[in-house]
Amino acid sequence: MSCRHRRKKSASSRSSKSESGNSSLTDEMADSHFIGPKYDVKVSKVMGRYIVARKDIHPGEVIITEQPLVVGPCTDCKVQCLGCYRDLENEQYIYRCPGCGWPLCSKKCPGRKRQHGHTQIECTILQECKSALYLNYNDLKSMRLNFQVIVPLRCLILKTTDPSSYAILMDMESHNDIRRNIPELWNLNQTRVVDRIIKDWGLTEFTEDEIHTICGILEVNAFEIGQDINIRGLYPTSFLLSHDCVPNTNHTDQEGTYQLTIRASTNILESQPITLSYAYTLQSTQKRREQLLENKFFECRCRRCSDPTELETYIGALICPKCDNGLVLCNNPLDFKSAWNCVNSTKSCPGYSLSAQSHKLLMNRITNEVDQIDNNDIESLEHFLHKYRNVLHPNHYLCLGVKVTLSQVYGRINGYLIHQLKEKQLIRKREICSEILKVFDVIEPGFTRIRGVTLYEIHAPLMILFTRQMETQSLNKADIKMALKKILRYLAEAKVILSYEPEYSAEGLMGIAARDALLQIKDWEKIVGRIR
Ligand SMILES: C[S@@+](CC[C@H](N)C(=O)[O-])C[C@H]1O[C@@H](n2cnc3c(N)ncnc32)[C@H](O)[C@@H]1O
Repeated sequence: MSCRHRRKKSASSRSSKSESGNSSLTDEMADSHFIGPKYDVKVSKVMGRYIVARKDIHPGEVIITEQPLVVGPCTDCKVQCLGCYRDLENEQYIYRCPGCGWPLCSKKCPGRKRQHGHTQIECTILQECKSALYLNYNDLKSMRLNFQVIVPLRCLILKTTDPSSYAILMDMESHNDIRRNIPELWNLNQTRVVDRIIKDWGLTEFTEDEIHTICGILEVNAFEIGQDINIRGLYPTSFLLSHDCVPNTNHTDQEGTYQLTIRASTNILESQPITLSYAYTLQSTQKRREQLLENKFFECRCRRCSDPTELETYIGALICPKCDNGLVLCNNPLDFKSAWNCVNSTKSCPGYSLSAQSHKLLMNRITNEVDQIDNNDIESLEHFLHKYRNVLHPNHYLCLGVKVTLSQVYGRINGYLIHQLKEKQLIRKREICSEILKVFDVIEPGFTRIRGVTLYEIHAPLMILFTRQMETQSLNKADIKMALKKILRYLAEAKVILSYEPEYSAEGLMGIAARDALLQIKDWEKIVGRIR
């Protein structure tokens, strides 16, 4: 339901305080304080079912861990292995399952004949209905479309193989009443999924309505999961988490088993809703609300969406072209048609207004421009920020995306490796990390991936600047201690946050590096302590 953050592809995280309170950074925080479910299920007229904390829950605490009901390729997936989901589009030769003829990575695929992979029953059904006749290996686009049918088919298979799981799944919200009235969406499901199953493959034991309902259930409830693979999964309890544009949980899934773990990222008080963001949090209110309406079929009215300043982060704000320091904000963010106006409090602005339509066109134009920039092209990314410094607020989501990328590529790419960076570039990396952390503290507070990564990223320039200073200047003991303490603080929090990430993931590896760097700096601290 939510996605990993960064401009285009990539990872992310963020820093502490705000809602996460003053809790000390110890692993014990993740301990469970009570047995049994940590939530109660409630129902509201607006949201339907949602869950609330049964008792106070602390940052890092596990709220739900569960196995999926069903897993498989995303709707917009590439041609992939039906067992382990490895991308096969760049393979010279694609191995085909000897049973059904669908693509597999190899004879020894770890997901072959496994639950949540290519099961024997799926293979038999795909074989008996001669589905491989529709796989045109010379036409990638039409080939990809076939994969859209796999997860709905796996849901339908549960009806006979695991009726209790099927019942849980069918109890999920499908929003059929709304989706039926969106012809583009309904017709697409009809031709790509329903007709393929019933007409092409001849699986007439399923009704059209049943298949449409499953398509809706997947659209509304599926989690995007997997590291470096494009898959989705339905989970028996986690689907109950309601949406908030400032979520209070984070989730990870385990490689191979696809077990999902939902953890608190901030303190969640008893009876407070337990939430996640179904939309990309590093976007403006207009973008998130459009995305939620289009994909999840509701209009978000959360605290962040209702506030034109987006909780004083100014993620959607423009700079007024008519006055010196005015900001242009949406008059009513809960109205898609609302105009944007300069809100200069000094009244020195002659007045500036932008219609919703013009605002959208402007954003689309700048988005197209930023999308052309390569993630490793530091000069062009910096040029973009400079070019739009008088148009977009420094926290504007388009700038924020560029800054998140810069925070991760300064120090990492050829010509810009951390030890190659000049003092000015190290300071730049530090500043960017510090700026984005302030925004994450508000919109993705607490123990979140984007904060963990950025806290790790900021430690590197601080450390190099400090060691260079040590080499060239005579620092006194108090200065050294203060510098080390600051770096330790960032690393300690990064270590805790990133320890929740799967070990094999980029973020998990970063967590291990943070732990090692922390030990090294603690040693230094001890040595400095002994200096008189
Ligand atoms: C994944 S389901 C959550 C479970 C669902 N409420 C149920 O009863 O099955 C997502 C749906 O819940 C509702 N929902 C979740 N968060 C909401 C929110 N903040 N405001 C309004 N509706 C929300 C919307 O109908 C959305 O499409």
